[in-house]
Amino acid sequence: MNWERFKSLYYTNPKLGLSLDISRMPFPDDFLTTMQPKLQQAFADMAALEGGAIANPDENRMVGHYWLRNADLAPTPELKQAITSTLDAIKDFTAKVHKGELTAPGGVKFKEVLVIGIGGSALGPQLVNHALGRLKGGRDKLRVSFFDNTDPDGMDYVLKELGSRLKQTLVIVISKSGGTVETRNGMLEAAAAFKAAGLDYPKHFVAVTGAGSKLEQVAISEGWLARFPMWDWVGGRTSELCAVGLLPAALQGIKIDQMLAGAAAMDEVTRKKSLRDNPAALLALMWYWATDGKGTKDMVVLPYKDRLLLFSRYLQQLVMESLGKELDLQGNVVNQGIAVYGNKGSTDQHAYVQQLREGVNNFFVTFIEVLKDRNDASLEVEPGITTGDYLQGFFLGTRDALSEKNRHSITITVNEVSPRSLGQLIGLYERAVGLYASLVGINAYHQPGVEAGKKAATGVIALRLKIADALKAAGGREFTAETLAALLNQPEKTELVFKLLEHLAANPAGHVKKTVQKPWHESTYAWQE
Ligand SMILES: O=P(O)(O)OC[C@H]1O[C@](O)(CO)[C@@H](O)[C@@H]1O
Repeated sequence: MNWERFKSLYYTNPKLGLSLDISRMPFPDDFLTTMQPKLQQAFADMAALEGGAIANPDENRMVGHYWLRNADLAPTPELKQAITSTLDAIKDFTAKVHKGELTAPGGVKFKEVLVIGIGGSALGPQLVNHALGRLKGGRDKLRVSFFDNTDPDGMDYVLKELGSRLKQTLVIVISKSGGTVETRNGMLEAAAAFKAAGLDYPKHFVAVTGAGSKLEQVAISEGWLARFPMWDWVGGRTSELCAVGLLPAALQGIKIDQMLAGAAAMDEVTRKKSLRDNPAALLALMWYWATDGKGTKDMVVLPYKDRLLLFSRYLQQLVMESLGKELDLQGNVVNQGIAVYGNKGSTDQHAYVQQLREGVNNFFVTFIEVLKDRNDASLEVEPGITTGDYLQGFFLGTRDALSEKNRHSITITVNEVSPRSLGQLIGLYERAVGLYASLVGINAYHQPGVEAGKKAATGVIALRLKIADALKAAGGREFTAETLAALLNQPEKTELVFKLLEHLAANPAGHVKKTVQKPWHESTYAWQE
């Protein structure tokens, strides 16, 4: 590649220990200049947001995740106090758990944490747990596992892993709204498991939720061990650096002050109004150029580091829930967004990189390079060559192989994976998403699209109950999906009735017996006790 272009476009910040290479994005010479007016407007929007403007107009909310790592920026003394006192409470709670001053009943020391949450209430904690656990090779103070779905078998798997250590388990139920059904279900399943083991579950349970939420009410009425706040001015997908992410991380033994310091340092840099000094602005402009400001190309995130495996999944929510919007701020239909996927290199080279090099050219890659290989000395797998040399070799080789075929890429280089550098990466992408949203004129801080699926699911559950009632009342009479839908007066929902019957028949709790017939849609279903 072109060294002169690289020299002129390479952003490097030794203080942060982070560099950004956009030289493999072949934008025209005048692109950065022509984007200046839009970019300056994005900076102005961002300054207003950080100053406490209602940056999420649809929900009439401020957007304050940047205050979490510099409480002095909070627009009122009350908000500043809320941030600092919560941080103190997290540290105090954690210290007591670590010292064994706060224990499970019977003085049993907590050794395990089970986090129950979904979306923004799980992805950040999962990323941090995976990236920063056992960082120095030792054991974590507490081991963290997750319920992040309403999949019964998934929960059984985690509970089996915990086994008899349930009595040493602290459960953190995280839900900003406090009404998310998957999380409620996880909480009920966990509580049932504790009860079945003869354990007094409220003495193990902690809530992280918004004031007045259903979850908070349950936690209060059942006398849970502790509660930590979640505020309406922090979005789920930007909540890693409030109690949502900090509490599990601190309990695990991760240095949360360093995560906060990393994010704060990145915030300072990404507030700079001069483009060449602002890696988030450079990133946002590259997304704009690569995708025509319309999401025409996908963002493939490829960290060459096992510890960063979950970063692409974390970014998937941050980017897609923020940018994937039907309407712009003026109410025009724009169907914006950028699709994000990826796992890690060089593993993915043996999976989908074939298509990246030779197939449809509908993506740009963001490589994440980590300079430090490991803590200890490395084995030579060939004379003078380590496994880490190979990891870098595959990264550089793949990058070149893609460039040769006009497949564009950005590279972010960090010195190491650490609480500080992860805080920086989170801060970098939060800012880039916010700036990009301004460039394309959308609200990055709401998620109206997820409601439709939730409402439809409620309808499905209601129909499931009606089906069970009707079959039971029919006392063993057999129905096809069609005849049952007709009986329920909902012939337009026959497909849904079929899907529900199939699930009921597959599970003992469904009390439905299926008799297979030919053709398949003449199969019958009847109630069975
Ligand atoms: O923290 P809560 O309120 O349970 O929400 C979990 C997730 O669900 C969503 O609202 C989407 O349904 C996300 O935005 C959020 O991170």
